[in-house]
Order: sequence, then C-alpha cells, then structure tokens
Amino acid sequence: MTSRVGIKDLEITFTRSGEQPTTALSGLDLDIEAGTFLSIVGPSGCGKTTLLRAVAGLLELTGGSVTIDGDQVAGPRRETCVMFQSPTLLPWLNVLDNCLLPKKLRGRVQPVAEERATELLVRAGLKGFEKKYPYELSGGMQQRVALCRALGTDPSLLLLDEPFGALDAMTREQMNLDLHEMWARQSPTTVLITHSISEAVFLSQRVVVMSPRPGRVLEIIDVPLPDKREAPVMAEEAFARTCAHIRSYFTKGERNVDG
Ligand SMILES: Nc1ncnc2c1ncn2[C@@H]1O[C@H](COP(=O)(O)OP(=O)(O)OP(=O)(O)O)[C@@H](O)[C@H]1O
Repeated sequence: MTSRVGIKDLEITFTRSGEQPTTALSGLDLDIEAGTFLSIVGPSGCGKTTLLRAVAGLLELTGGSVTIDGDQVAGPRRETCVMFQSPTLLPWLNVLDNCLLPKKLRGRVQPVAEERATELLVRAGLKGFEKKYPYELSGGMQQRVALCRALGTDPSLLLLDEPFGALDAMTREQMNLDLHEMWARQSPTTVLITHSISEAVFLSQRVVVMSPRPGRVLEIIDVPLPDKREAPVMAEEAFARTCAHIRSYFTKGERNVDG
C-alpha cells in the first residue's frame, strides 16, 4: 500500500514566550503522488525538517493543511515511518531484534515477521550480522539496519531526514544504490531530505527546491531518468544537466548544498 500526500498553504510558526516568533514555512503547497520517490533540497534552515515533521504528524500546524489519502494528519500514523540521520538503534538489542522492535512494540512477533526481517537484512548485505550488537557495526551498517527496520514495518509513507548525512562519500553512494533497490521492491511513497543534489537526482522521480526561510516550493523538477537507477545513470548527460539546473538555485547566496 502507498499513500498520497497533500500539503496546502502550509504555515508553521514557532513561538516561544519572550522571543520573536520564527516562521519556518509559509504558503507551502505540494502534492506527492502515491508510490513516488520525492526529494527535498533547500538552503540550511529553510524548513525541510519542519516540513517532514508536519507530514509525520509531529507538529501542530499554524495554518493550512496536511492530508494523507485525503485524511487530515492529526498526529503520528501507524503507516508512516520516519528515519533520521542517526540510526537510533537500541544498544542492548542485537541487529535482528532491533529490526523487529516496531513489531514487538505492537504485540507478538510472528515467525513470518522474523523471516521478513532476516530477508531484508540479507538484501542489505548484513547476512551473518543478525546476532551482532550495534557497537559491532560500522556507521553505514547501522544505517542499513535502521533502513531494514523501517522497511520491515511495510510503511505506506517513508520519511527520510538526511539518513546518510553522517556517512563517508563512498559508503553513501553504496547506500543510495541499496536504498533504490530496496525501495523499488516495495515502492512506498518516499520523501527524502538531503543536502546532496546528486543523491536527490539519483534516487528521485521528482525533486523539490525550497526557498530560504520561510520555506515554500520554488520548483518541482521531474527527473528525466529511467525508473531503474544503477551507478552508470550518474554518467548520463540528463543526470548532469538536472544536477546543474538544481545547483543553479544555490550558486548565488546560500552555499549549504553539496554536489
Ligand atoms: N522547535 C523549534 N522551535 C523554534 N524554532 C525552530 C524549531 N524547529 C525549527 N525551528 C526553526 O525553524 C527554521 C527551520 O528549521 P529546520 O530544521 O526545519 O530547517 P532545515 O531546512 O531542516 O535546516 P538544515 O538543512 O540546516 O537541517 C530554523 O530557523 C529553525 O531555527
């Protein structure tokens, strides 16, 4: 199952007593089709994480609306899964048990869930690591476990907030290939926040460019690449052209977006 997201005239203003209010988002409109992979890029502080938290139901809106499959988002939803930059694994649980944690929190773990988690771990290159503890894994491996845990819940909406931001460039590129392959099997509606233009273009069908704060949508770019993404795609002229187009938004002024 996949979800359709509708964001209409969204405004989020943070108010703390004795301080000037901060309007993070204003007049933001965005429709996300079911089953698509969409990335969001924008200058630092433009409200990307705020937008993701609003879609996840973790924030009160100051104005406008966020709907999932036509229902107003009024709080966290079971079918929505959020993954952050840090893998947030529990250090006292092994890899398999970390993957199964969301199921455990919802009740008894069926053998089929264990089989599925094991299968996801194998696909993520973690065969043989099921009984290891997080401290025995590299940062990239820990993020892979977090990704398996997220996909194991069969989310209809997957929200990824800079999940590979802390990884070195080579691990990150491999993670992008793995994420695409794993995503393609389930195709949950996915929203990725990233500071990397090439990561956004490689993974997405559409890339949203946001304005500086208060964030709103400047442009939605359809990525002219085949649905199946493999490493050679990055050498294509269309890939370079799309990256250059997005980069042009950031070459004057803000420089907080990487290549
Ligand atoms: N809980 C909060 N209380 C007050 N202000 C906040 C809060 N969360 C975010 N902000 C402010 O809202 C603005 C947008 O923050 P947000 O984290 O969404 O930006 P971002 O685009 O994700 O930034 P970055 O790319 O640097 O991670 C910033 O000015 C930030 O200081």
